[in-house]
Amino acid sequence: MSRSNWKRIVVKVGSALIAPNRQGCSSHYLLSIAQFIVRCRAQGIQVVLVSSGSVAAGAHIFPEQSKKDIAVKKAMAAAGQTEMMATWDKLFDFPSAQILLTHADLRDRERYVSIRDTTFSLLEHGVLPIINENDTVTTDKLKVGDNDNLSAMVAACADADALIICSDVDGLYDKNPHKHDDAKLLSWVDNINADIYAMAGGAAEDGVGTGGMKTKIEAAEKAVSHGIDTFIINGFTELSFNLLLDGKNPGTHFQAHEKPMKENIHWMTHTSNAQGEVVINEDFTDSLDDNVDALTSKEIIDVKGEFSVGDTILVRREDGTKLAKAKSNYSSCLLNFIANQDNQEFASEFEEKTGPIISEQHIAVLENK
Ligand SMILES: Nc1ncnc2c1ncn2[C@@H]1O[C@H](COP(=O)(O)OP(=O)(O)O)[C@@H](O)[C@H]1O
Ligand SMILES: N[C@@H](CCC(=O)OP(=O)(O)O)C(=O)O
Repeated sequence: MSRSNWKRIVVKVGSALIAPNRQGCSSHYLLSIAQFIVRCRAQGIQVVLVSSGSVAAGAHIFPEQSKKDIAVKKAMAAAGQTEMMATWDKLFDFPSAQILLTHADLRDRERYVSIRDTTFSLLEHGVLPIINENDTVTTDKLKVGDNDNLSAMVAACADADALIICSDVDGLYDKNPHKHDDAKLLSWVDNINADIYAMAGGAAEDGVGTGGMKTKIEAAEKAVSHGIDTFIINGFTELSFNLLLDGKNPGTHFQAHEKPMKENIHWMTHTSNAQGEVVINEDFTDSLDDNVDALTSKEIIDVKGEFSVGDTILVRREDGTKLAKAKSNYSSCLLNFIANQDNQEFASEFEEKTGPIISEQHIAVLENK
């Protein structure tokens, strides 16, 4: 999509830009980002901000403490979050709103829709949503874990046209530029494959960031499959933002897919978590693409985990290959019951009355099948 057609964008700001010298928040780098947001809004582009930096901003309140201690890290996040919000708020003459999320919120369809509605409502009223992970309440099971992936989930949730990831490097290089002097910047990526992932390293050991380039590529993969053009740019320099506004590419541009996934299929593939698994017969594999309604308990070899009607499940082949994610119309309990019926007639009649196990509008067939 051309820059002049952008209606809504998500801007993700990394920790190094918020608290560059670990002495609390600094508006030094945020000024040009804020100006960019103001200029976008003046052009009628709605902006959602995903801001990292609560841990980095709060670290100075806990001197001598290591963020490796999870409780201390959460305390840093809780204290740093207010400082970070206050710093952003000072830079705008319009209201902003804080939204703190976990993966548990985004993978729950009702909460996801609620987040979406609230975001749209804020944008319609001219409020700038500022989103971060709710680090204080997260556990390994509940968290997204990095704000790159979070920003992509938010971009999909908000139907954004572009995701702009502001980092501390110019974009994706063919190898880590902090370790290799001859690293070359990739300005354009139209196919995110294993070679692209192989170029990406993690965050610097002694740095404030989380995930490094790997999570940015994961984010780009999520976003482009929803038709969202994604840029990784250097947020330290004002030039990046001026170039973006001039329709140029200041960093790495990951091209949006021309045929994006439907919203519910994208959510199922990239945001929701499978609550359980259904292992199916090898012979049915091909029918998943175009005739999933025909999947019956006869094709089911095993049902794993506990899930309720409406939960997302993973469909696997016996050899372990992941075939699809889908919304189950049956609970695990019921599915186990009919799949283990000796009386096939009873199972068939029951399924006929109850309807398909998976409906064709609620299946995301996985590409690497
Ligand atoms: N191929 C690569 N290209 C660019 N940066 C890379 C690459 N591999 C690893 N990195 C690291 O990723 C860092 C950016 O990620 P991160 O520290 O998580 O920042 P942020 O806070 O912006 O999310 C860079 O500073 C660099 O150290
Ligand atoms: N939620 C964390 C941010 C985690 C994170 O992904 O940081 P970064 O790699 O700097 O975007 C915080 O506010 O400190």
